[in-house]
Amino acid sequence: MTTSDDAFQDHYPENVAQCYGCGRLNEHGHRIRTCWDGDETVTRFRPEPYHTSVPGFAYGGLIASLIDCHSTGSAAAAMYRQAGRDMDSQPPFRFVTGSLHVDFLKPTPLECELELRGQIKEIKGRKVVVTTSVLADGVVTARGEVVAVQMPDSFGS
Ligand SMILES: CCCCCCCCCC(=O)SCCNC(=O)CCNC(=O)[C@H](O)C(C)(C)COP(=O)(O)OP(=O)(O)OC[C@H]1O[C@@H](n2cnc3c(N)ncnc32)[C@H](O)[C@@H]1OP(=O)(O)O
Repeated sequence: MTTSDDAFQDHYPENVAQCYGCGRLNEHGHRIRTCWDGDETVTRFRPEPYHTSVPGFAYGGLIASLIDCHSTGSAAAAMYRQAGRDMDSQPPFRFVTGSLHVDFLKPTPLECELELRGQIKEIKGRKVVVTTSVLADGVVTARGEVVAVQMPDSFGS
């Protein structure tokens, strides 16, 4: 059963909840939490001092990984929403990253809670395209686009 306080990632089954970006069971990872806000998806994340690039600013790889996992989680949620299904229902929709594009528009400050806002650009077959903006104090510092593809049963084999 899904409640309004749940994050999408709360519904990932244990066997796919170890992802460095979004797995709630990875104690070393970002453990992001993403929710709907109307037709947009939102993640809030506060970088740690060790996420530094240039002193005072966040490492670009961190920004990219936040966009990545925010977007794949958004893709899954969008598929459930389109199907009118609860995120705990079967069969599961699980997405991996096919492509990840990031534009770094401004330096992203480190000592600031970041807000990621995603929009579902396209749903086609097993593919969902998500655009995600990263905001620091309301200013967009990076934009990304992710092609998320439903994980095939043959994944990794
Ligand atoms: C999973 C549960 C959640 C927890 C994990 C969250 C993951 C967080 C993010 C990650 O880090 S995932 C890890 C990094 N990603 C990977 O390791 C994926 C490796 N690649 C693959 O396994 C396959 O290439 C992939 C599943 C992405 C696609 O292979 P398929 O054989 O399923 O794709 P297919 O050829 O059937 O194409 C389906 C659609 O996706 C599109 N597509 C596939 N690969 C693409 C690509 N690389 N770029 C853009 N589009 C792509 C393809 O064009 C097509 O669109 P159209 O229907 O419009 O024609």
